[in-house]
Amino acid sequence: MTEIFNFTACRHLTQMFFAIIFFHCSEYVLAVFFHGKNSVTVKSLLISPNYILAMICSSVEYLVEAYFFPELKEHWSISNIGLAMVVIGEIIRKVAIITAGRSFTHLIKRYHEEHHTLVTNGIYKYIRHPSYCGFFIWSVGTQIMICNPLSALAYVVVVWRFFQLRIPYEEFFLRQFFGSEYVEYARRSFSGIPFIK
Ligand SMILES: C[S@@+](CC[C@H](N)C(=O)[O-])C[C@H]1O[C@@H](n2cnc3c(N)ncnc32)[C@H](O)[C@@H]1O
Repeated sequence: MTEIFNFTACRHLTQMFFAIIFFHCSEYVLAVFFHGKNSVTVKSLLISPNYILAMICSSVEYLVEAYFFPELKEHWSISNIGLAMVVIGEIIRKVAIITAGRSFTHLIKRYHEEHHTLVTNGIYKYIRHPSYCGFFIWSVGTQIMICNPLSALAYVVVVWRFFQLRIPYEEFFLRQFFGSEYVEYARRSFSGIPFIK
């Protein structure tokens, strides 16, 4: 066991710990800031059963590889690319949440509310789903940061597929709320996720 928890593992696990704590706490704090404490539940921490399962798989992969293939974890340049992705993904996501303000909700709105205005300024001018783009980069980055090749690939596939289903669903309601204004906006902007229109 002491062999597994060497300097490299301690650095990886510390980075991972802070990345996860910062991500989830800041999601919650921003939700409280924009919507008020009474409208926010623990769901705003964004910790779902599937997410926990993904984290468990990632931890198992890390431990197995750190034990049987310790040299795999020593690729510092790859790990630093992952760390940069975590930071960049986090910044993109939080800039999106702050730009959208009250229009940003963790749950997809199916009914139009008065305060819900179409956001097309700032980062939304170029990217239609910047918070999803940021999460995609952040989540894959966490796995690259700890040199987990299998989980990195699995996260690309699973998170991409999640957004492939979620984006058309979300846009169906946005077209209902904002009509041609949204259609025109969608035409001139990039979804933020590769290969999703
Ligand atoms: C989790 S947020 C994600 C927002 C956006 N998809 C993104 O990635 O930044 C979902 C909520 O944001 C709202 N939303 C998405 N794009 C929006 C926009 N451009 N203007 C206003 N509300 C938007 C949706 O109606 C939905 O209720």
